[in-house]
Amino acid sequence: MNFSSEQPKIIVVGSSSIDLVLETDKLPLPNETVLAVNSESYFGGKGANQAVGTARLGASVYFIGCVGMDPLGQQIMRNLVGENVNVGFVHETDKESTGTAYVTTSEGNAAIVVVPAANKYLNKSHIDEADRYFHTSDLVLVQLEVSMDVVEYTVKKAKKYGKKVGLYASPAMRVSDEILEAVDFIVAKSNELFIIFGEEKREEVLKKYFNKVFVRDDTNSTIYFDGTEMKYYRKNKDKTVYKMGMGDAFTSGFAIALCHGNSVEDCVKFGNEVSSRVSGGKGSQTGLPRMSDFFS
Ligand SMILES: OC[C@H]1O[C@H](O)[C@H](O)[C@@H]1O
Repeated sequence: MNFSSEQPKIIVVGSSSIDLVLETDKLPLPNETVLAVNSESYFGGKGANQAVGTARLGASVYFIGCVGMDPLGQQIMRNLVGENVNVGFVHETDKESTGTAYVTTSEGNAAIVVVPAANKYLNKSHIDEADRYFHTSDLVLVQLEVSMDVVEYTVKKAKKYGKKVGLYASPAMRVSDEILEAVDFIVAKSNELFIIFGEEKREEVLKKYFNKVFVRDDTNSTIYFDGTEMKYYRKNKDKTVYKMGMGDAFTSGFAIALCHGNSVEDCVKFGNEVSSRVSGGKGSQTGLPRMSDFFS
């Protein structure tokens, strides 16, 4: 694996939120009431997680997102600034409060309900405001917690300027064939392929999008087709506290390795490494590693 001294320039377009994490002895079944044994809040949102993930790995990062005009929005801004993420394109709306996510976690498994709130107000003109940074960026990351219109607009702008684009297709929803074709890599969960691609058979999806679709499961395994054969890589999680934010961490690691010109195989291995670390910390951002954690 090669990581040069050059600093990758990354734009992340997406959500930010405060995650309220409820620890329970078991995940509640439908119509069941359970007691929480602990409750804590953390910084989250797939966009913000990837902004922090790539910044900790040495990238110069612009995050484009939207928060509410409220104390939670201010906390998110301060956190991003503290993580060396540029917040010049994080907008505030008075129409909704800051996004939140309600997470129930038990034995490492997490069930998440996201309230997009202010994240819904991210719009195309916000993306246009950052136009000149699209020119100079190396790579753009998107996920699916802001409107599909904004995601599509972002992808098209990035491709117009010849930039690499990574899509973490979560929360799963149908993505147009045009966008699936346009992006350079797609991270998806194994049980959600039909929703995203309209095709259930994993082999079919992987073969159609070889070296491009990376399917993950919660054992921190990644599978893809390299044009000749199926490739499977697994990195045992260093220590599992919460299985939260692993897809974001994988995407961050993959993106950084790609910016440094590594092979697809090495990008996957590094993504798995980064993902294995995040599950060792509470919440989606605490355990995100720095480059010095790998090479000191
Ligand atoms: O991917 C993990 C994230 O999903 C939800 O968006 C939560 O905010 C959490 O931080």
